[in-house]
Amino acid sequence: MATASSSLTFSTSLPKFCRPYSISRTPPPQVSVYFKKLSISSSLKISRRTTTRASSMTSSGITTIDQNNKKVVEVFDTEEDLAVSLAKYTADLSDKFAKERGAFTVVVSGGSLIKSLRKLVEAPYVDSIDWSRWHVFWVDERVVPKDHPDSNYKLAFDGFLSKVPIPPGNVYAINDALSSEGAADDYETCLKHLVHTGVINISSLSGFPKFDLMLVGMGPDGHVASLFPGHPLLKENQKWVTHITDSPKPPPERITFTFPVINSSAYIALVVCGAGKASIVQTALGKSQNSEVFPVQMVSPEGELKWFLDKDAASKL
Ligand SMILES: O=C1O[C@H](COP(=O)(O)O)[C@@H](O)[C@H](O)[C@H]1O
Repeated sequence: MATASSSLTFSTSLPKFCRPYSISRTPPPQVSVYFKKLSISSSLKISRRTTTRASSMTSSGITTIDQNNKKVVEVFDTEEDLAVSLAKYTADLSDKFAKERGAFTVVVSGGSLIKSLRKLVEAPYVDSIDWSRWHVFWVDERVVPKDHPDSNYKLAFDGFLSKVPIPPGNVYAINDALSSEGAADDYETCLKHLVHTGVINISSLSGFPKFDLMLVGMGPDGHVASLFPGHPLLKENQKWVTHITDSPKPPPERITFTFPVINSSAYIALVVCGAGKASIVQTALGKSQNSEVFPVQMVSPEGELKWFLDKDAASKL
């Protein structure tokens, strides 16, 4: 098992795989997008791509819902507004799943997403959420030691997990002592164990694990998790977790959930901020003529997909 940093200890009550660390403290259908001007933006155009949709003003932006209420796009004036809304969205789902099934399985990415979760560690949510129900997983992880600056675990631990009372045994980090292939296999074994014990649901439609909520970001190249444009792993349809040794974004060795797992989710929040990502957002949601299919366009969950965009990311819509 992995060598943990000095602040981490092992729980020994679980099988040898996925022992958690104790913490000391084909593209989806085109969504109908219907934007009006934001209160502080003069750059957003009204875009009416199709006819069947619902659209309503929110406190800071526009909500657009597709015909099946399965895809929602919300644009916020600021990343601060986005973070406030993301916290409420997550807290509401935490309540729902805690009541319905006594557990809340949450998958996080690395990257800028973690900073956008900051409102969860503040009042009222830090006190009102039943953190004991949370089980936390990573949609992708860099195969580096857990105290390495590139570790998605470290990013989440420093910015989020160390500030909330999630039981240490419910935080499922990768085994960083293994090769990338070994770590992916080990993580998949961990997920299978947790399906067996009823912590993780299984999708009756796909047969893949069905997580309650995935909170994921998108890279400026349109990658999600560690699934990169044009990479053969985009087509993986057997494994739950796979590995990559040639990631175009450093570090090269990573593990990642596959699309069948991502797309079996009950809810996915896709959080995208910044002008550097506006072109991909335009391709995914707007009028772009780009024929290339980016990984983010392959995100199409069984349940609800909600895009959280700041106005810079939405600036080309
Ligand atoms: O390498 C990664 O990048 C993506 C996107 O990161 P961002 O900083 O541009 O938001 C991230 O979602 C993924 O988990 C991470 O491994």
